[in-house]
Amino acid sequence: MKKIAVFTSGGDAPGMNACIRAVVRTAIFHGIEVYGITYGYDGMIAGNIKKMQSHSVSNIIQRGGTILKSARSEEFMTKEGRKKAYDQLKALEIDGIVAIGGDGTFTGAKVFFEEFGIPTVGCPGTIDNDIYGTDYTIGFDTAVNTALEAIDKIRDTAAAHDRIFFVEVMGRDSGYIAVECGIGGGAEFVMVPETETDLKKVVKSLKNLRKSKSSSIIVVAEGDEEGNAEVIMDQVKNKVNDEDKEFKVTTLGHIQRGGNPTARDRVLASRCGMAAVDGLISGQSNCMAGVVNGDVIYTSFEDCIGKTKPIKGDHLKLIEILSI
Ligand SMILES: Nc1ncnc2c1ncn2[C@@H]1O[C@H](COP(=O)(O)OP(=O)(O)OP(=O)(O)O)[C@@H](O)[C@H]1O
Ligand SMILES: O=P(O)(O)OC[C@H]1O[C@](O)(CO)[C@@H](O)[C@@H]1O
Repeated sequence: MKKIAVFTSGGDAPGMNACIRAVVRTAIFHGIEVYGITYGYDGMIAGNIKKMQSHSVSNIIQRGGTILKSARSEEFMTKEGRKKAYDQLKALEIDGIVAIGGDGTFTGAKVFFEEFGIPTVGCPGTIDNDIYGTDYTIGFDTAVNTALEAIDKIRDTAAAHDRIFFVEVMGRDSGYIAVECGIGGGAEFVMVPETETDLKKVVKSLKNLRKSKSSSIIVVAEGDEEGNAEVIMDQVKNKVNDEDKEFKVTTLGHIQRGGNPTARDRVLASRCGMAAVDGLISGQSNCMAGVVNGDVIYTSFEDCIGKTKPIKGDHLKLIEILSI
């Protein structure tokens, strides 16, 4: 292995910079030239590829976002687009790739490897935590803590005014953020795409609210099958049909993707970044470096994308039992 390239793709996530830093410095440590591709797969196609030095990644470990920028690329979904990307990498004699991103990024990396054969190892960079082969993804811990801080603040108003708040958190296809900040924030209900949302139960509970508690926090993952928080709130409000109850929606949005990464995310990102380069050197490919039960492991892209990592049943039970 002589020259590797690294890029970030899909939604940015806090900790991606720490991961880029680890990739660059591990490569240099092993005497491998390292190139940074800006704007993900779009940048690969356009040839936005520059050599990086150790100082290129100075003073970034604490920063959110990604110094390599990110993008969602339509062109890479086409065979012609991927051929252009391959030609750019071939011209620079790149013989290894580190792809930092989520399941979409790995789907693209798998197709690209199968077509052109450049060894590729991924690092799980997404706040969604929806990737099999790692207990946590880079950015998830920071996103949960950001959402939790917001919920704590919303709770003050909910309690002061006896209101019912629907708080929408990110998670296009996944409820991990919702479940963790729901547990940590003491939510009454959490609605996630992985399980069927029982609106009748929510309505029944809210009708009886005054008897037990005066306010309520309901966390909704944006991808819930019943709709987003606004849609769900409207349905519930109509069915509760009580003029004395005040319903509010807060959508947290992209604040969850930004900010300085937590210590957990920086450590995870550094471990995965180093493991990706070590993996390429030792012949790993078409797989992701993740951390399971405290150990670095490599999982094929096929499994990372194809297998589901279910939300733990006891987490859902916790919300139900602890909110009575
Ligand atoms: N089937 C595919 N073939 C080729 N490229 C793909 C494929 N699926 C996804 N990609 C590429 O990967 C990019 C990133 O995927 P996506 O937008 O789903 O984000 P992600 O990596 O899942 O991150 P996040 O979970 O943060 O959204 C896509 O914009 C596209 O360029
Ligand atoms: O910034 P964008 O492209 O709107 O992406 C939003 C999506 O990205 C994710 O945050 C993952 O990064 C999803 O949970 C969310 O639906």
